[in-house]
Amino acid sequence: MRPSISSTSRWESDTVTEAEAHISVRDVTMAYGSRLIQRDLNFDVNRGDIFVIMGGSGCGKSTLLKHMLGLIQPAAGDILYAGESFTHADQATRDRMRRSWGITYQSGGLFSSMTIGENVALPMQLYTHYSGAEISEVVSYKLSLVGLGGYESYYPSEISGGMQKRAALARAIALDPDILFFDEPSAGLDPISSSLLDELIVQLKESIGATVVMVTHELPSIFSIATNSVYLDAGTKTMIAYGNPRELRDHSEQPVVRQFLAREASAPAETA
Ligand SMILES: Nc1ncnc2c1ncn2[C@@H]1O[C@H](COP(=O)(O)OP(=O)(O)OP(=O)(O)O)[C@@H](O)[C@H]1O
Repeated sequence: MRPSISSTSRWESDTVTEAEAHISVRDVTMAYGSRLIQRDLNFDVNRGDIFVIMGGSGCGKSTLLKHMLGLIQPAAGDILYAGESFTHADQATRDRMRRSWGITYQSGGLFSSMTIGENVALPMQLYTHYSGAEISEVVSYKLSLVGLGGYESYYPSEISGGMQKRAALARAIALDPDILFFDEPSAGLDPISSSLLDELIVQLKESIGATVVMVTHELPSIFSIATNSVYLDAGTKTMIAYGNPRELRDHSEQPVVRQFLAREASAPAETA
């Protein structure tokens, strides 16, 4: 059964076992050649989650994201979307599944030689049959959703780092994705821009009804927006915690997880 995710209940992760799995990671082992990175990963990302992949430096967070995106095949195991295997699907099926994803990379990934409007238009030009006028209309709308209405003709170098991230987000939501993936979305941003981006991620998630998966180190982000998480341990090379980050910080049986989540006094008070 799918729980309702309201603003008052989204911190309560004890309902997740009953929720609908949007992404299922099953017995996944990740390796670069003979070098094992993580093994026996088993967890679900539920529909509507803001799901964070956590862990110390070098534990394999970005590697896991690349596996979920199909950029790397698992050494073993399966990754399923809405119950359908992605890992073992043929190319046409993988391409179809990918079309319902929006992806933003750490650097933003905007094409510097193209305007903001052209960047946002690109997925529609590649994957839809929209007319030029329809594309312009959607570009304006998506840019307005991220607070960049009127910036169509600017080049990435002409706007701030925070605005570039928001423009990348507008491009990621151009095709109304079911799932939004982020690799370190607030890397390089000051705390205020970073918290504005967090708010935007929550707003967009709610307005387009997407599931969000992100790799982040930022505790303020983790505590303010994440509904669920997995912790990858570099030492044992497997996941050692799964659940709501606030609950893990206070109640995880793993001291290393509690320490990771309590590592900075600057984490915000629990006001959400
Ligand atoms: N293409 C690659 N070939 C071989 N080893 C790699 C490759 N990419 C990453 N690694 C190694 O795999 C391990 C996991 O890397 P990954 O970038 O996934 O970790 P991470 O948890 O995202 O790290 P960080 O928090 O520092 O960004 C690291 O030891 C890294 O050096």
